[in-house]
Amino acid sequence: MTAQLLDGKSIAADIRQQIKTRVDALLAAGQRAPGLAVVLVGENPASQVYVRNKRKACAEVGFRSELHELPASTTQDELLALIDRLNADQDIDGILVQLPLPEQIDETLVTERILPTKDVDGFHPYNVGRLVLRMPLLRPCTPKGVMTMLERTGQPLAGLDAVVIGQSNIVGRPMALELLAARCTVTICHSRTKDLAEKVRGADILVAAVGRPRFVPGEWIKEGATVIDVGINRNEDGKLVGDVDFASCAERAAWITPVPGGVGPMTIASLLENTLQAAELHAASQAH
Ligand SMILES: Nc1nc(=O)c2c([nH]1)NC[C@@H]1CN(c3ccc(C(=O)N[C@@H](CCC(=O)O)C(=O)O)cc3)C=[N+]21
Repeated sequence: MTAQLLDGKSIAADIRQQIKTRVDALLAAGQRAPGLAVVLVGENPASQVYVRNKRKACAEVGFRSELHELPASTTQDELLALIDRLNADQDIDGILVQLPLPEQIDETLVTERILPTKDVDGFHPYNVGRLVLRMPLLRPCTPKGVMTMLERTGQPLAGLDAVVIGQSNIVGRPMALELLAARCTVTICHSRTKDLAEKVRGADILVAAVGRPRFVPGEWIKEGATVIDVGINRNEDGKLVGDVDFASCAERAAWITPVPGGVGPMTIASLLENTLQAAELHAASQAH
């Protein structure tokens, strides 16, 4: 079998088009455009690229976005004070603090300071708890983008065996919760998992979020599986490679995501969806 490509780049473009239509309708009704504040602390080159892509996507759909660039020496109190201002700002619907943060700043404290209704990353314990309880509010962007891609395969997810490799707070865990909410039977694997190959061989859906280039070989893939590659690794010659060995996995899978052009663009599309959702929440709460 040769897999069909789950083309994140083109699905994300579809989503941006839909969002733009809704923003145009808001503006036509005399409402303001959704507003996103992006906070970047320090000068991590990868973060600068991601932030640029996020702001470009905002501009394309008609959102306002403002960038707060702070020096690497920023103190925790200074960052918390900025978040307090953005929380109180009526023109800001979403706040995204780009991770990782410099070591003098406690990421948990920062995440918890953002109002849950402005937490467009979906990282606040309130939003994580809502997802655990199957009543999500703002959903973490990468897993949400993966669910959107899985919907596009047209296969019913209920009852499928899903394996997630990786248990991070921002990808693996919320991914497993999304799949569970879609009624998959979910196995979460990590660095201490025994017989990883055996577990992956049982997967109808595999989500690889390990952070190791080409970690999953084609021999592990069940014939007809859906393979979702969350990995973004840069190899020796500077090229992006995923966590799965694309060529050999594509021989067995029915569906597979490429890197680049797969989960990455979907993460940004989900951020736009969340920002629009947050704007709707704020408009509704100001209406009474
Ligand atoms: N608060 C916070 N929220 C995040 O969502 C967040 C973060 N911090 N820190 C870093 C990670 C990483 N991340 C990516 C998003 C899109 C691509 C993406 O679009 N990648 C392109 C390739 C881009 C390239 O060429 O480097 C692709 O896969 O096709 C990648 C990575 C969001 N993150």
